[in-house]
Amino acid sequence: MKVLISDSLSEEGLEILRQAGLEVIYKPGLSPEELKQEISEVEGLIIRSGTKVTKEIIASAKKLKVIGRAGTGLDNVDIPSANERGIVVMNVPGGNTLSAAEHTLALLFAMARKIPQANASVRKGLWERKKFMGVELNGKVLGIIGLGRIGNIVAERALCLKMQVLAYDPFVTPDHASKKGIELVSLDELYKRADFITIHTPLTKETHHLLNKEAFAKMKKGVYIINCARGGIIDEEALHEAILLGKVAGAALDVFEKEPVSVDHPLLKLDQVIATPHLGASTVEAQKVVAVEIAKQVVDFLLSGIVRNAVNVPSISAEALKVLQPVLNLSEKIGLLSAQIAEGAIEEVEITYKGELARLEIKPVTLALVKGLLSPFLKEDVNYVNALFRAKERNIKVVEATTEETEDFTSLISVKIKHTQGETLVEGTLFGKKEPRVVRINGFRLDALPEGHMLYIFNEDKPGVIGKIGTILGKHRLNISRMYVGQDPMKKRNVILLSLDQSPTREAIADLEKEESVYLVKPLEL
Ligand SMILES: NC(=O)C1=CN([C@@H]2O[C@H](COP(=O)(O)OP(=O)(O)OC[C@H]3O[C@@H](n4cnc5c(N)ncnc54)[C@H](O)[C@@H]3O)[C@@H](O)[C@H]2O)C=CC1
Ligand SMILES: O=C(O)C(=O)COP(=O)(O)O
Repeated sequence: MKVLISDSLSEEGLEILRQAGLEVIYKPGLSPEELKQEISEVEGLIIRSGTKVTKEIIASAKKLKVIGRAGTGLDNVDIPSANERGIVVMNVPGGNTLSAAEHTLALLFAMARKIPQANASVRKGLWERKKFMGVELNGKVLGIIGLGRIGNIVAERALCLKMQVLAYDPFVTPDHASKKGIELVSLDELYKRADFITIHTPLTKETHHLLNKEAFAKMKKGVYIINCARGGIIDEEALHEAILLGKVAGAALDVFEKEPVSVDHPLLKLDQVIATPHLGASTVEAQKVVAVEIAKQVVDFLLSGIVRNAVNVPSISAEALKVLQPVLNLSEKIGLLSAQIAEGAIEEVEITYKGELARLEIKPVTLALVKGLLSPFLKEDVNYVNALFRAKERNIKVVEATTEETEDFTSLISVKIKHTQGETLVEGTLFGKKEPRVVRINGFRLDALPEGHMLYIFNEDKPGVIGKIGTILGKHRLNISRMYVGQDPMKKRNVILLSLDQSPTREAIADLEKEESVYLVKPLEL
């Protein structure tokens, strides 16, 4: 398998990929056109912030299974398109947190003491001590927008500098913040009170242009702004205007709406602005961590199916996978079987996890079931990532329920399919916690191993029918390796599942259908 790396990545990461036997195509700095070419034949793509993985790029990727981000932000990846194509998207959250937080503090100091401007002046042979009068951080109010991993580290360090720390984050509780000495406030209050404002949210629809004209208007006169998160969170035109009006005394920017930023950008013409070229994560330490981690994650996924730090599919560690794998297998088989015996178009699938299964993480189990359910129609166009998306596309409603109660089994997956011709109920369990067993189909009790080429037969329960079925299959040279028979309580009808050594031919099925005691015959591939 091939992995394309289209941004610079530490050697340690490249080595892990090679050691795992993957073919490494290391081409940092590809143009979008070149990327479209290169991506077409690879199974994995590793990027940083430089590569824009757009809808068009994803459309050119014929074999792509995973996009690995050696870092945090994923705003440069079109995740809905990846979902649609069933591509797992993963990152390394936390791998560069410290570096990004330290860079924020470096910018904070540099801006407060005008270090870049003073450095440039000294190099010009000047000695302008008055011009570069700074401000102390001690006792000043720092307003943090986004109190996540980076925001928290920045807060911790700022408190040590004896700054007063306010934060705005709608997803954090006041208690959680106050325990750390941070005052959680509304955005308006933060704007009103902060001497320095630093942003640490992701770029989303909600945070796009969060710092706009109206926001700057609410701030203290002489406020300083730091953006080490993403360009696009600040409306750059509004910031430019606020600096010219004297509302904002200075801005330190590591990120821009369009990167690399143009030398003609109006903000770069202002003395009050200092800038770095997206260096938040650029330390030897952070780069080693993110490269090694993403390489391991991509290897684990491509070679063993282990999902870690994915943003579009539930993550399953190697340990959890050991426990979950048999359940996923059972669930996928039940989905496959249900789809093949259901008559008409599927409208709804109602999955109930009973007994011990109710205590498990059910999200991946449901994905496996829906994948199985859609596989007979969509083949390789459905996988764990896009299963729910594909179901929604086909107007199939997926309902999940859990109950610790079971009648006869310690654990049971019960699946009711509502389709245009009625309902189908399939139930399964694990034998010895490992082997999948189908234990009920439409109320008929069985004990069937759902595997390989099978035949589902619904017939009248009377002497000689099973013999006739065997004779017909024998005539067509089809060997029965296993047979499971379920009888209804009135002893009038059977459900039979037969395991065959090969797929039954059309002629064999037609001959079985001619038997008057046979109501229905369906070939199954499980
Ligand atoms: N300059 C650089 O090189 C780097 C930049 N980053 C950027 O920093 C961002 C934050 O990184 P982490 O702290 O690791 O992420 P995180 O997910 O730990 O924290 C983000 C915080 O923002 C909050 N948030 C989300 N929407 C919000 C909103 N509308 N208003 C206020 N708060 C909101 C979340 O609740 C969360 O607490 C990343 O998304 C990335 O874009 C990250 C690493 C390096
Ligand atoms: O991890 C992030 O979100 C970053 O912004 C770091 O970007 P980079 O990997 O240095 O291009």
